[in-house]
Parts: sequence; structure tokens; C-alpha cells
Amino acid sequence: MNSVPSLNGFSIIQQEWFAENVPLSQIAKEFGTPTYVYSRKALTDAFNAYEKACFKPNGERRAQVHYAMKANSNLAILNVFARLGAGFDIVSAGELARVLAAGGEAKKIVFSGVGKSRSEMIAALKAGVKCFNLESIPELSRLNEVAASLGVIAPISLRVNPDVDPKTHPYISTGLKGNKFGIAYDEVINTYREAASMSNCKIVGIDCHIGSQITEISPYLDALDRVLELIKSLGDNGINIHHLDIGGGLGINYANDTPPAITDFANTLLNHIEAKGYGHLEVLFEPGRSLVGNAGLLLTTVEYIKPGETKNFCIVDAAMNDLMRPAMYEAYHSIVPVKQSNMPNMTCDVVGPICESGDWLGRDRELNVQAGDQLAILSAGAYGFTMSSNYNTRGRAAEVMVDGSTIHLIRERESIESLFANEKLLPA
Ligand SMILES: Cc1ncc(COP(=O)(O)O)c(C=O)c1O
Ligand SMILES: N[C@@H](CCCC[NH3+])C(=O)O
Repeated sequence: MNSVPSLNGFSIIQQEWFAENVPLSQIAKEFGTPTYVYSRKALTDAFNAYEKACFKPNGERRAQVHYAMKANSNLAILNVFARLGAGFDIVSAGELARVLAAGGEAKKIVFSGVGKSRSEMIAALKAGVKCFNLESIPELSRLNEVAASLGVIAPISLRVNPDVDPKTHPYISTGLKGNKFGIAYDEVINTYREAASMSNCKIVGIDCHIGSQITEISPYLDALDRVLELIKSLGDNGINIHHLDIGGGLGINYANDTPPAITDFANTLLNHIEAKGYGHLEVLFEPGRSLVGNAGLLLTTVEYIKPGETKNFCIVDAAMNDLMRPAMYEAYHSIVPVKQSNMPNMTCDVVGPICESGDWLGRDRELNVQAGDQLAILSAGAYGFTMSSNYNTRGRAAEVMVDGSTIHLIRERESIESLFANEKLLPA
């Protein structure tokens, strides 16, 4: 099987794949492979699809996008979104430093994650982030203490675990009782009361995020209803919520997925919130994958075709260290030859050179390729480069962004020397 999603920013012209106006073969020639290729147009259009839903008919803003930068944190990509007015969702001091370096504004940053360290809290308080999304009483107490030591007030939301099934891969569900994320639904009111009693925390919002690659709207509506009920009870307890962060998680089409379109998805949630009488709340979205996933691909070259006893292998120069998702979640990424040909197809597994049987990128694909040909692994813009590693002492891939007819190198390929530059031999 080889299903191909329709993509914005990438197309086939005269039997050859292009990124905007640039043939992928030209990128391979100039920058080598493996290389991640992003389309600025695709990034911009995805962001604007959210923005379209973020305004009321009178022009007043009703929602703000906070890009979940864990999906792809290259500075150039962050900068494209920052220029478009995005806020950001971060999960570490590293992400904070990156987004500030890329021109993101601290006052548009929300800080998520279950395990914020003291030093991360200090960095975020000093920067002046918009909000900390907290997930437990110990974390709340620590933040209160750290804020007191700096003589500042920390703006906070509590992340609710609404216990709804997002109907996605179990490894990427986050809003079920058994997950480590969020505060159990029945504990939320008491935890807010505790937060209200803390001298250096100020309650500003409520937060929930139920999972990733979600292709249906109903789990969001279920989660929203549960969170809106909490907002009502909190109000009855004298605790007023100013913003509602509904997390990220909207899926993309990898091949045969049918997620709602971004604007429809965002409008449906925002209209639901208004219809329930909560239109006064500021709403935050934290999308990651739906902004970048289909705006990027991984370009690779075939090293060898190896006929096996039971199947053929197409051995390429990209590997699980470049794109973990197939090995980790058995995720499907469409794989296409950069130059289409009329040769007969063969069925093969597309695999990398790493010494693990789990090092595969696609299974049972129908491809007509030979050694030296290039392949594009599609829908690799999210959780591709950011989850890559140096396993087998492999330098990480180069990254380029195409903007019309221009190719920008946005990350150089890692040199081999840089991979062990921080290591030290024992004394003689
Ligand atoms: C708290 C939080 N917000 C946002 C996201 C972004 O999710 P996605 O890339 O599925 O939109 C994640 C990752 O799942 C997350 O953990
Ligand atoms: N890394 C996952 C998604 C996890 C989202 C982070 N909470 C993926 O590639 O699909």
C-alpha cells in the first residue's frame, strides 16, 4: 500500500516532486541527504487557518494560538510563527531560551509539563511568561516558594485531567485517568482552593490537553463540557477564571486519516464555548502537529536495494534516529520517489542503516526505485527532527525551508566531530 496525502506547499510537476517552486532533487544536490524540507507557505497557511477562527465578527480577538514548539523547534520555524503573531507553549528551559532567541514574546508563552524544575521556574518567572500550567500540589507549592524568593507573583492555571478518551494511539493519550498528566477531575476544585490561598500565585486560567493526533471533534467537546462545569463550580467558590486553554492535539492526514479542517475545528470549539455562555473567556489553543506536520518532509537517498528471502529491503540514508515515529508508534508516513518513473513496482520495506530491527521507515511499500534515487518521507514536519538522536553516532540531518523559489538552510547537518566534542578522555 502507498497512500499519499494531498499536501499544501509540495506538489508533483512533470513527474517530479517540488517544495513550492523548487525540485526536491535540487535540494538533495545542494544540501545532501538526509535533509528535512519545510514549506514556508504551508506553515503560514496552517497558522492562518487557526487565526481565521480566532476573531469575532466585530473584529475582536476571541482566541490566541500558542504553538506547541515540541513538535518542531527550529529557530526559523519559531520565527515564522512569531512574526505571524503566535504565542508559544513550552515545556522546558531549553524551549524557553529557543523561543526567546527566535523572537517569541515572553508574555505570550505558556509553560506546560509535569516536572518543572526550580531553575526552570526561575528562568520563566524572570522572563515574565504569561502562565504556568501546573499539574500537582507539590508543583504548585514549589512555584509559590520560588516566586516568593524572587518577590514576584506567578500567574497560574491548573491542568485538568478530564478523563475522556481521545481515541488515538495509547502512547499519545494524555487525558485519561491512567495517564501521568493533569489533576484528577475530582481533585480540581480543592487544588484551586489551595492555589487561591498561596501568597505568590495568582489564578488566571484553567487548562486541559487530552492527547495528540486526534481526528474527531467529539472528545474535545466532551472535555470542554467537563472543564466548563469546573469553571462554573470555581465561580461558585469565588474563584474566577480569565482564560481557558484547551490544549492541542488536532490530527493531520498521514494517509487515510480524516481530521476536521483547522478552521472548522477551531470554530466548532469556540462556538461551543460561546453557546454555553462562556464567550467572555480568552481561549488558548496549543497546536503542534496540525501547524507543522504536513509542512515538512524528510528527503533521503537509496543506498542499496537488497532482495531478502521473504521480502525486499530498500536501504536508505535516513534512519530511526532521524525519524523515530515508525519505530516508536508504528506510525505510517507516506514514502514517494522524488522522480516518478514508469518502471514496474516492487514491494519492499524502507529501512535505515542502524543496527536495530526496529529501524524501519515504511513497510510493504510499492516503489520503483534504484540505488542512488531519492525518496521523500512525507508528513514529517512534526515530531521528526525534534525527536531525532545521534544513535550509532550519526549526525542529525540538515534542515531547509523553501520560500517560493528560495531555499534557506535553517540548520546545518551535524558534523561527526561535533558529536563527541563535549566528551573527555580519562587522564593518562
Ligand atoms: C500540553 C501539550 N500541549 C500541546 C501539545 C501539542 O500537541 P499536538 O502536537 O498533538 O497538537 C502537546 C503534545 O501532545 C502537549 O503535551
Ligand atoms: N511525539 C508524538 C506526539 C506526542 C505529543 C507530545 N505530547 C508523535 O510523534 O506523534
